[in-house]
Amino acid sequence: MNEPFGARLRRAMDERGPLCVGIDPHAALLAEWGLADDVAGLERFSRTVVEAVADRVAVVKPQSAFFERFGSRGIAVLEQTVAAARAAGALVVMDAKRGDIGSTMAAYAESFLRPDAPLYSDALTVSPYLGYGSLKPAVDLARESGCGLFVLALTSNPEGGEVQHAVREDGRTVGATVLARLAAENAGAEPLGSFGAVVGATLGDLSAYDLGINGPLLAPGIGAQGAAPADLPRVFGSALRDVVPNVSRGVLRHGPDVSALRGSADRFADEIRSVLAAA
Ligand SMILES: O=C(O)c1cc(=O)[nH]c(=O)n1[C@@H]1O[C@H](COP(=O)(O)O)[C@@H](O)[C@H]1O
Repeated sequence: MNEPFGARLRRAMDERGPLCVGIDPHAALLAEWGLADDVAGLERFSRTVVEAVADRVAVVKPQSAFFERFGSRGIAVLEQTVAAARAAGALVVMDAKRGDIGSTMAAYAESFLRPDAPLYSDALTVSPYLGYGSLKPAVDLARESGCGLFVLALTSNPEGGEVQHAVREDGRTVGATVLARLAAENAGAEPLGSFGAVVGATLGDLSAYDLGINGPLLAPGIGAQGAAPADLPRVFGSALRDVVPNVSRGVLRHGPDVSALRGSADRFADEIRSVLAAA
């Protein structure tokens, strides 16, 4: 069995810093890079991002939607992207945000978390909003394969609150319940559990939530959605050390030049390092 994802992630964060660069080939970015909105453009874009950052950041996060747009040939590019990024030493979080009834969830888990699957990744983003228990097949397979999950808890988008801040009969919010489930999943894991939460960097003060889940906190929202590395201490408080800040468009807009992309990722990484050192 692989070493558990949480242990591999903690080491990568220690060695490379915690930054995650998203690989999000938006049609608008392909156009800005002078690429056609087709499979060749997608392939060129993804290869360039991997070349620029996968040897220096802890994590890359391909966003499956932008590959699925091109059908089976887009998925083939996604497979190549995952393999190339892992070969360059980055951990790959597949951002596919899967969530379904348990029996179907088992098939989603096999698609991304079974070591012989073509899209095998180090971790997968999943949605608990069919009920946290529906994720059990993914939790079980992740444990067995040494993979991780990132479970949507408090998302970065303004609409998320209507579900995630809703108060249950027991007085707890739905988002707090997801966090508590993850803390239970990670109990006793060292140096870090493999079951992470997605918590937006855009959300401001989250002191009402217990973010101490002994697992990683994937924090999208920096750059294009308006948050900055300097916001992280206020949002994450004492859980700051477990935060994996994600930047997608904020880095990608600097392409297609490899050294400009790399420079942008390095600047975000440096800024995050200083924020962590000062906290
Ligand atoms: O799971 C995610 O990664 C995610 C969760 C969330 O709450 N908000 C969020 O923006 N994301 C993803 O993070 C990336 C953010 O991209 P940028 O806004 O371009 O940095 C996109 O791929 C989103 O799909």
